[in-house]
Amino acid sequence: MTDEQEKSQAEPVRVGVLGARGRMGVEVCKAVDAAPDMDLVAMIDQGDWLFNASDAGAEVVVDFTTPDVVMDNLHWCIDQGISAVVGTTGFTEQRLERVRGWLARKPGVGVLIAPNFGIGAVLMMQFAARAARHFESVEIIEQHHPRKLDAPSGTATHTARLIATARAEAGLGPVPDATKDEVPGARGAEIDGVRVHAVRATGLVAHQEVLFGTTGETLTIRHDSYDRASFMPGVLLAVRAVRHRPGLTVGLDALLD
Ligand SMILES: NC(=O)C1=CN([C@@H]2O[C@H](COP(=O)(O)OP(=O)(O)OC[C@H]3O[C@@H](n4cnc5c(N)ncnc54)[C@H](OP(=O)(O)O)[C@@H]3O)[C@@H](O)[C@H]2O)C=CC1
Ligand SMILES: O=C(O)C1=N[C@H](C(=O)O)C[C@H](O)C1
Repeated sequence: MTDEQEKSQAEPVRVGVLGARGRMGVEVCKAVDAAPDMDLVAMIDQGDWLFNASDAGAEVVVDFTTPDVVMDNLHWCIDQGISAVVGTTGFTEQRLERVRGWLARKPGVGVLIAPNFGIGAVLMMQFAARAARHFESVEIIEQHHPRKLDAPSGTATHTARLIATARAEAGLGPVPDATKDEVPGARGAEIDGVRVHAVRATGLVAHQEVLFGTTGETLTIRHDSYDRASFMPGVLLAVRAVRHRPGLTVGLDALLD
């Protein structure tokens, strides 16, 4: 362990939260505030000055804002030398490449972007990737609260990509589907060859089913977040780790091994 790592283990991590008045931001502020090894030094929302975070000496910023603003936030954090934990959705491969480019100029800075910080959700995605090679059919059904701005969810998009990669590696062809899509959207959206259906209903928080099928059997892998508290152990784990992982980490998987 380096001197810097020893020092940082002894002193609380100084954390700023972006999107602090949002559904996730409020939970993150509570969780950071309650963590004995963290100090909540900045709570920033729409209209607030980002420099409040650097002025307060934030070492790690947690971003749960919107896909429209997250790239500017992240660029600013990296420029300031502040590591970042990002839960905001909307990260395409092109966006990740831009982040890698910014980080290349700031070698000490770490950024961790995860489509889902729920430990159960991470496992659900891993199990789905593992099952994918054994089933010719697969569809994803994600279900969320009706105030969610984006569809399909970041988790569903990420799961579809993982499944597509596993299918390609196993040499599986396209998912069989003879249906005529007479009403546009009836068969959901197609992401990397995987159908994704987005449900929105009051009472839901964040849920996903991955339905696999082959001759004579189906397998359903399901995860439910009933409360945003479910994301907090993953967020805190990432906050603790991110300064010691320079460069870009995508997903929580590497931290759970
Ligand atoms: N990775 C994960 O595990 C999870 C990811 N998410 C994702 O996190 C994001 C936020 O979700 P949620 O909390 O439900 O959304 P909310 O809309 O409740 O929160 C977003 C907050 O960000 C604020 N905001 C907007 N622009 C800025 C800005 N430039 N700087 C600082 N704050 C800003 C918003 O303010 P205003 O309302 O005034 O615009 C709002 O308070 C979404 O992309 C969601 O999909 C959600 C749950 C888990
Ligand atoms: O907006 C949400 O609520 C959630 N967003 C993330 C996503 O889009 O996958 C994670 C989780 O599903 C909750």
